[in-house]
Amino acid sequence: MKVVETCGEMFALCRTAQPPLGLVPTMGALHEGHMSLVRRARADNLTMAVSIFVNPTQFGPNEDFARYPRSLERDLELLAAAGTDLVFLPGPPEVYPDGFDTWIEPGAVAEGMEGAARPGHFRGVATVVAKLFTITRPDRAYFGQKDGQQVAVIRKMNDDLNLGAEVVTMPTIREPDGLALSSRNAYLTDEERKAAPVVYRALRAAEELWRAGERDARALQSAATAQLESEPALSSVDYVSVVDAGSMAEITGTVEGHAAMVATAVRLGTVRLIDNLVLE
Ligand SMILES: Nc1ncnc2c1ncn2[C@@H]1O[C@H](COP(=O)(O)OP(=O)(O)OP(=O)(O)O)[C@@H](O)[C@H]1O
Ligand SMILES: CC(C)(CO)[C@@H](O)C(=O)[O-]
Ligand code: BAL
Repeated sequence: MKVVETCGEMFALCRTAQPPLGLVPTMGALHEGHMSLVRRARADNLTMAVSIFVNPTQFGPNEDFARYPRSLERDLELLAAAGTDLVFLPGPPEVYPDGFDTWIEPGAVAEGMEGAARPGHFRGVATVVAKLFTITRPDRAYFGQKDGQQVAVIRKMNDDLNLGAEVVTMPTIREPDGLALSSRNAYLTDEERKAAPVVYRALRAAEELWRAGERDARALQSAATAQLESEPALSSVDYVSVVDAGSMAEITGTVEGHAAMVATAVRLGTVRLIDNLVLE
């Protein structure tokens, strides 16, 4: 396994690597969610690259960039054991040198939900992913459904800008009680961890109603919201939305004719958790 810190060396290595090349972009603090992407990328491709970069431009000024979990040594052990060929580990000045001033601005797909709650977030995500695609030229790139709107933003950018990667979406890996694995779960206190599965229960409530034949988006949204409101430990609910799973456009009438996604973001103390389920 080769660990590479510069864009130039990574570009050169990827250009001469055996295709197909699979890329797994991450921010590190690896868990089983990430590793499911890594294993799939290993199985699908002759060369497999993982990037670890906590991207400052996708964090707002009052967000958790400084305290974002970092566990580099363990991450590298896990990646070596999984048969990773290349790890791209740039520092912020390598990705954003002095004078960097070109940005990818996603459109409507990035407007609601996470885009509304975290202004500028998807501009930062799209810009860094475009850079990673340009440096590594992947045949396939792997992302988790847990960040459902992120995958939609990246798919649209990949299509609109002819970046040429196959974007592969992998299912959300969960704890036995339903909590989606996330690096940010490490912030939860014991009390908050006990309350956290309410997020999945809420999404399941909407899904069960949908399975029972309900097609009114508002009714599905209300079912999820009622579950969330029944948990006193939740500090606030940022949103519960029912959207088209491709365009991320809010559905206000019937979900009939859409692959719909029900998505939520909540705050538990200082921790912000997101999750979603696709109704299909
Ligand atoms: N539970 C999960 N199941 C499947 N994929 C996941 C899961 N958690 C994260 N991923 C995917 O791993 C990739 C890297 O994500 P990232 O490094 O931000 O991890 P994270 O655990 O989502 O962290 P965060 O706390 O920022 O949400 C993304 O494509 C993300 O969707
Ligand atoms: C895709 C990504 C690596 C871009 O920084 C990040 O948003 C993530 O880890 O989901
Ligand atoms: N997993 C998405 C990255 C972020 O929350 O910034």
